Amino acid sequence: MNDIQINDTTLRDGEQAAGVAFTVDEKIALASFMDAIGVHELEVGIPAMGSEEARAISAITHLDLRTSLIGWNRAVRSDIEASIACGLKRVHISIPVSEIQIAAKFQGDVQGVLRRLREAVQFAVDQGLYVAVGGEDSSRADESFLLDVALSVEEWGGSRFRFCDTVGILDPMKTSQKVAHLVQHLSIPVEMHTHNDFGLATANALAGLQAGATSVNTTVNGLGERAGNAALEEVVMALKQMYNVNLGINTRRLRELSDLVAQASGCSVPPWKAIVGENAFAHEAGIHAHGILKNPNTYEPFAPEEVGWQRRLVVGKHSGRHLVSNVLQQNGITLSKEEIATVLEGVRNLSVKFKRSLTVEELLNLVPERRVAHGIS
Ligand SMILES: CC(C)(COP(=O)(O)OP(=O)(O)OC[C@H]1O[C@@H](n2cnc3c(N)ncnc32)[C@H](O)[C@@H]1OP(=O)(O)O)[C@@H](O)C(=O)NCCC(=O)NCCS
Ligand SMILES: O=C(O)CC[C@@](O)(CC(=O)O)C(=O)O
Repeated sequence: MNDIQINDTTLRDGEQAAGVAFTVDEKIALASFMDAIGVHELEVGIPAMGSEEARAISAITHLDLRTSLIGWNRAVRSDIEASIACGLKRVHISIPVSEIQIAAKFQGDVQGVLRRLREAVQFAVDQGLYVAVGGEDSSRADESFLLDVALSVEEWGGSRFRFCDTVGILDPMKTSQKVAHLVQHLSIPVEMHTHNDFGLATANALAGLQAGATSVNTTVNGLGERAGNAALEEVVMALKQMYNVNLGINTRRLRELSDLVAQASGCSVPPWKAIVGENAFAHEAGIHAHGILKNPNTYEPFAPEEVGWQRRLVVGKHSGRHLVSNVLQQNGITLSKEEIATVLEGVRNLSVKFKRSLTVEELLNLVPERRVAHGIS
């Protein structure tokens, strides 16, 4: 896998998550942050929406960022004109390619759909724009029709074709087979756009890249329509750690970026979320903590600092004596084996009672001498 480009769509598909609406300032701040950490391309929004959206996109195009900026459009001339008016030099033009979508949206008029696409692509190319095309619902499209559309895009001067698993129904094997078929026949790059309806967005995005796609859509925290998209932090770290592909992105700021998007979207990140979740590098279980204390590689795929986290050892219901003893020692308390066992019993009881792990202070209060010294009964 070489020369892979991230095209992050937090500001377009991410914002399409139900209930999410970024302000102009938030869009500017997120675009600037992603630019600063080295994300290659940003799908900044939908100029045809007008008003606030167009204002935000125009403001971003005036920032003079290093990252490439692309706007999302329907195969409609006025959409593309709106992109140009925002100062965009790159347009993404979307067209439904599956029977179900063409039937519902265009009364099954396949020729009409192709005509719209050709006119839109040729108009955009004539304006001197970089033109990418997305096959909406590619994963459910007839494969030979999909290839015909993509080859036509290439012939009309399009520079990239997006394979969309719009409703997230593929698995990595099927993704690989479908994307390899496209890549084999196209000279223009293929871009992956995967949704997470079955929790496979990141896996499918990676499968597409392995099959020869060279661009991939992501969103921070996996934010997006319904169950979301392939998460930026997951794709970047999987490429780095599993495939030794370094994209030149400053991964140490991924957690910070995740926080920014959580705040701006109002969608908090679950603690177990891969890479950026609060528990991604937290260890409570006795056997795990025992291993971690000897060598962090026993239960961590990579060092937390690589993504801006710090390891946390947490005392709770599942902890064992090695962890308890370690935390106590860090606080200047050394107990016998029997005393640790008693403290551990207290830890388990309190954790169940509080339904959470304990603070260090709560742990220290379980030490008998300390209870006496502090007058706690
Ligand atoms: C794009 C937008 C401004 C259009 O608004 P609208 O004119 O009020 O129309 P609606 O959203 O109700 O309906 C969509 C229209 O676009 C058409 N359309 C859908 N996809 C299309 C495509 N890829 N190319 C051309 N036309 C398309 C539909 O057929 C329908 O057309 P009609 O009004 O002639 O029936 C509005 O939907 C919007 O703000 N969307 C932003 C978010 C979004 O929908 N993203 C989805 C990405 S798939
Ligand atoms: O860019 C495209 O061509 C389509 C992208 C899209 O996000 C559209 C959507 O449902 O919002 C998808 O998943 O198909």
